[in-house]
Amino acid sequence: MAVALEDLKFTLQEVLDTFKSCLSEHKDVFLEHYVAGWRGLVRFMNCLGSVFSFISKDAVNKIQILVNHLNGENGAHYVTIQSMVKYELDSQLVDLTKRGSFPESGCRTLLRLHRALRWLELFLERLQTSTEDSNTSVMCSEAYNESLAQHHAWIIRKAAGTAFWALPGRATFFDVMNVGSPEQVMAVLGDTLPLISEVYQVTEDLYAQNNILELP
Ligand SMILES: CCCCCCCC/C=C\CCCCCCCC(=O)N[C@@H](COP(=O)(O)O)[C@H](O)/C=C/CCCCCCCCCCCCC
Repeated sequence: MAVALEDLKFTLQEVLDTFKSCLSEHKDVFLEHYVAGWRGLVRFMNCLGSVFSFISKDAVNKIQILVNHLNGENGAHYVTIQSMVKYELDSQLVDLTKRGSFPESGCRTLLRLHRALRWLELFLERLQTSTEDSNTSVMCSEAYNESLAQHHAWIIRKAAGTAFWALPGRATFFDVMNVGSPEQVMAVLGDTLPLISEVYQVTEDLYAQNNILELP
């Protein structure tokens, strides 16, 4: 029986390994590994319950758009985020000021995930400095309000805010990460965070240089 990747058990270690493979020595970001990192994260979210499925669906949808580009006839241009940006901008395949002919451009699709990566970075930072009494819902909302929320309409912010209250407590959260004791979780978080931060920063700089941080 075929098993969908999203249904396999999550381990934080796997996400760490994927983000490790994301950057080339010249700091190019491999789209295949970037997307694999997101697939792993979605698997984590799927373990948290159906209340998150509207978030998961949107992420899966965006991942699929990028996979389609990678596997499409112009896939060679989508090997790295840098080559994707150059190709799509040079070929005028991106809606720059208002939504139009290219609602599924790689650049705009990846930008949405990139903004979510900032949320993840802020959330993991909080998790890393958290104590047994810390509240995952509060950490998640704070990270969201400092990042993604600024790009979301009121109705999405409301729905996300409601879902955050269904997050399990810190102990269960650590169990789902599937790396062992809380000390081991902290150690893996310590290894994962700098990688995620670097991938985020390289992408942010690339988008800033090309003036595409606000794609519609
Ligand atoms: C390492 C383990 C610990 C943390 C694991 C976290 C796992 C998180 C996995 C996935 C995160 C979801 C990524 C969501 C991408 C959202 C992209 C987006 O902004 N989409 C909106 C804009 O798209 P367009 O309309 O312009 O195409 C779209 O409107 C959004 C719809 C859905 C709601 C998005 C809410 C985002 C909340 C992010 C926090 C997730 C909390 C998960 C709890 C662990």
